[in-house]
Amino acid sequence: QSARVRIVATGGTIAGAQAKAGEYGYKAGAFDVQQLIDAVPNLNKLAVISGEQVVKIGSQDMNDEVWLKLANRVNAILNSPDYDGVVITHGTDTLEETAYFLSLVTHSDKPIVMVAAMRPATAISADGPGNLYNAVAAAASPLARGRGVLISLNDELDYARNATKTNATRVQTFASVNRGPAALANTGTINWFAPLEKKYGRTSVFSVDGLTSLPRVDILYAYPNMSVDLIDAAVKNGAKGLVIAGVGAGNMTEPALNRLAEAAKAGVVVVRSTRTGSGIIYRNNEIDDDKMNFVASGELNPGKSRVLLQLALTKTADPRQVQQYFDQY
Ligand SMILES: NC(=O)C[C@H](N)C(=O)O
Repeated sequence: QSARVRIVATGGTIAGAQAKAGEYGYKAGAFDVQQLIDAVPNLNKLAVISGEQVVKIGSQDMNDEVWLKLANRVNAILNSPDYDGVVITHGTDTLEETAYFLSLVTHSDKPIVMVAAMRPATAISADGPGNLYNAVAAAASPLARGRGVLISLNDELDYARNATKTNATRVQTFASVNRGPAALANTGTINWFAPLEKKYGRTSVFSVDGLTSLPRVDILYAYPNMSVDLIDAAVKNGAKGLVIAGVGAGNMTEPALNRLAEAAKAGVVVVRSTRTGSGIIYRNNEIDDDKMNFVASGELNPGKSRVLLQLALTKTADPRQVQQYFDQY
């Protein structure tokens, strides 16, 4: 008996159309969910497929409102006895954030696989159909159960928490930089590796139930001669949390550091991450986080740190408690 997989479409390059065949430029989110399904030969041999469109955007336009809408919709599908798994088509630009967000606010063991593409649907050797084929194969597999949200691109499946877009233009862009992939996929045949030993899904304490907005968290990028001006602007405009994309292991200039310690004292939660793209930010390494009341991001890059901090702030503004979340999730 075939698994029943619901495909939820949001737009992105996977649904993109070139203005003129053979041209580089294109519009994201031009095709709808049924057109994406119809473009993949034999997809209906993997599972009983149905689809729905939630939004039709380039993922650069993703926002908190769409996240809440999407999370509520995905939770409804997962809770329904009519479906065994979900596939979500999305743009690559903010895929890692949406995937991590959904992994923290869904609480089902049913497979959730996000899929995207680097080439528009009309391109020569478009990568979307192959990525979607692997995504549906994963979503239909009992071996994907309990693994949380997965990302399918370029013959690889990655855990939402670990994967990041490493290249702005090339097809081989998503990678689990601090760890290995969740699985390798080859035309729907999937070789699974170790499960993710972190909290997500069933064990996550976070939820979108009753939420109509998310706390504001801004990301600040560190650089030589970094001043306090953008820190002040973020706090003045209502940021409840700040993530610093620090130089190296989460460092920044002395003036920035001191101003952030003041902000932390005033109740803004400050997380130190890194602009390098990989590596682990440890507590009290070069910076005295205990004294300054900062949080160290561990393996989470700035974008994912922002997601976790937004959800953490729905529970607490205590940096010690937030640090525990960063250690566990
Ligand atoms: N490859 C892509 O999907 C990029 C596109 N800008 C998006 O994120 O929607």
